[in-house]
Amino acid sequence: MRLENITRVRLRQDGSSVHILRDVCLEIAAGDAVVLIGPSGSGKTTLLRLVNRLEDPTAGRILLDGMDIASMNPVQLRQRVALVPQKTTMFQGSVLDNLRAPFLLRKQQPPPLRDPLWREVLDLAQLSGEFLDRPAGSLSLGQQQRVGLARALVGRPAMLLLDEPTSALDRPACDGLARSLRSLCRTRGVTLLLASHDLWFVPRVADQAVFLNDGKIEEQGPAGDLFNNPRSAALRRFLVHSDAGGDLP
Ligand SMILES: Nc1ncnc2c1ncn2[C@@H]1O[C@H](COP(=O)(O)OP(=O)(O)OP(=O)(O)O)[C@@H](O)[C@H]1O
Repeated sequence: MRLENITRVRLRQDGSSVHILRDVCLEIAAGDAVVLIGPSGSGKTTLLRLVNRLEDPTAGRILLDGMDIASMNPVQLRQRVALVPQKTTMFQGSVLDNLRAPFLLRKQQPPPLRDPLWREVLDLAQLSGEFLDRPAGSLSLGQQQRVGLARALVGRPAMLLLDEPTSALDRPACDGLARSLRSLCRTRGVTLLLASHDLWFVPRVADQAVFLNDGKIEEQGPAGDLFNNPRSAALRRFLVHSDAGGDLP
């Protein structure tokens, strides 16, 4: 995927405009895991939403396998490039109903329960089979986040967008998620683009890190390099205030 000179301007209520993203250029190789880090409001979620066409850039273009996503059917795009938002909305019904929903939305028959797809997505999302019959609305936030991940995986997307995937998870669950995501990239060639504040999690899952500051890419490179040798004062400040402490590997 290639982002070419992406700018996103939004109108404020008073009619003035604000630049959310400015001239962002980014290349993500297939099967790579890239994480967006940066202060609150720096544009990470907006960038994920643009890649999924939940909104469109004001200028610039996003290419997927050489094709401008602006010319693609959004529903088909979202099947290939699935977004798991920070706050996952559960549909009414059981966890299984939620996992079947993407098929029903596409007017397809969900595979039978014996199909290996179900075990595969439950394992990747660190959920046991016992969850399938539970009412989705009764789950904890962390469990809902994992169901949201499993639901995104049932369409076997080529690219996964994750917004703050560890925000409701404890450390062992983060560790399990990091292992699942690495396996998705390495064994299945899925491309990952994540936004995360969790500086313990980021180096465990990402090959490359991109530091966004005020809508601009300020630094990018191997995640370990950015954390251990930040070049800009802004990244140094961000790392100190993010309280990564001695947690970095
Ligand atoms: N619907 C909207 N209308 C106007 N401005 C918005 C809207 N949504 C977000 N913004 C603004 O866009 C900027 C970028 O927001 P975004 O959510 O992309 O940042 P972020 O880096 O993901 O932040 P966080 O880490 O807090 O989630 C912020 O200044 C935010 O206030």
